[in-house]
Amino acid sequence: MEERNELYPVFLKVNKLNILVVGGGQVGHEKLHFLFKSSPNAKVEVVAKWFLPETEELAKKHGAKLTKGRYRRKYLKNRHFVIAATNDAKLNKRVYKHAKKRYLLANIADTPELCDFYMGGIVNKGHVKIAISTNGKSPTAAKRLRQFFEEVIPENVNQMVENLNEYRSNIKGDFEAKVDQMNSITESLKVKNKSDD
Ligand SMILES: C[C@@]1(CC(=O)O)C2=NC(=C\c3[nH]c(c(CCC(=O)O)c3CC(=O)O)Cc3[nH]c(c(CC(=O)O)c3CCC(=O)O)/C=C3\N/C(=C\2)[C@@H](CCC(=O)O)[C@]3(C)CC(=O)O)/[C@H]1CCC(=O)O
Ligand SMILES: NC(=O)c1ccc[n+]([C@@H]2O[C@H](COP(=O)([O-])OP(=O)(O)OC[C@H]3O[C@@H](n4cnc5c(N)ncnc54)[C@H](O)[C@@H]3O)[C@@H](O)[C@H]2O)c1
Repeated sequence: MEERNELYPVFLKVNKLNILVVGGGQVGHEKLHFLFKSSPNAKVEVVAKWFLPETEELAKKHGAKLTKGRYRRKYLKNRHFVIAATNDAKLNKRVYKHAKKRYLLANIADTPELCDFYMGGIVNKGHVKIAISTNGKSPTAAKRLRQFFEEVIPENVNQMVENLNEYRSNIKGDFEAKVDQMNSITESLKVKNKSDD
């Protein structure tokens, strides 16, 4: 049978979670850049022996704490998840092992076998957000799909969401009546006449 993507996407409130990033070089910067692009108020501390100037700038802009020094296990304390992106493969593995011992979710950048979750390609239009994963098969394809959807999804999709949100708060009736009404006024958005599952 054809292999399928069994990952379960969730949308994390990273402004309420404590994230540790280990490593502040090229790869660390990329991960941080996409994290803040999607979630400007994410709560992040980065620990690294040195940082790229652009990482220092990004951290300043988003209020991330930069800690200069070697990684120590104690940095994992009070974190919800950790992203490691150092140029020391052994260290990255150690971070993963330490995280596992604490039941902490870990993403060792660019290393699928050491990831509890993958970072995805992200399309953002106001309240609407679409996350893309290729099951770790092709990050480049995830990037290209992100660019494609950024182009084709209309900017006014957010207006539709805002309007429906307001409409919903004004309709009367029990839960079922509301669901029926919401489905009925959005009927024309369905592309094909398939079941609603
Ligand atoms: C989507 C995105 C999100 C983000 O980074 O936030 C992301 N990678 C991005 C770009 C990108 N990364 C790499 C290239 C160079 C081209 C190439 O080598 O293919 C490019 C493209 C470029 O930069 O043009 C290098 C790379 N990445 C991974 C490997 C290992 C491997 O593939 O086995 C290698 C090779 C390392 C080596 O050779 O040593 C692995 C992972 N990268 C993932 C996410 C996870 C899977 C996501 C999925 O399920 O699709 C996963 C599994 C784990 C993780 O890191 O979370 C972001 C696009 C953001 C955007 O533009 O929107
Ligand atoms: N740069 C790329 O595009 C690229 C692409 C594919 C794979 N990789 C691989 O990804 C890894 C990371 O690459 P990079 O380009 O970000 O490396 P880099 O040299 O730019 O950055 C490494 C970072 O790790 C930190 N670091 C190293 N040892 C540390 C320690 N003991 N404690 C805390 N911080 C420590 C450094 O201070 C630095 O911030 C490398 O293994 C590289 O081979 C990089």
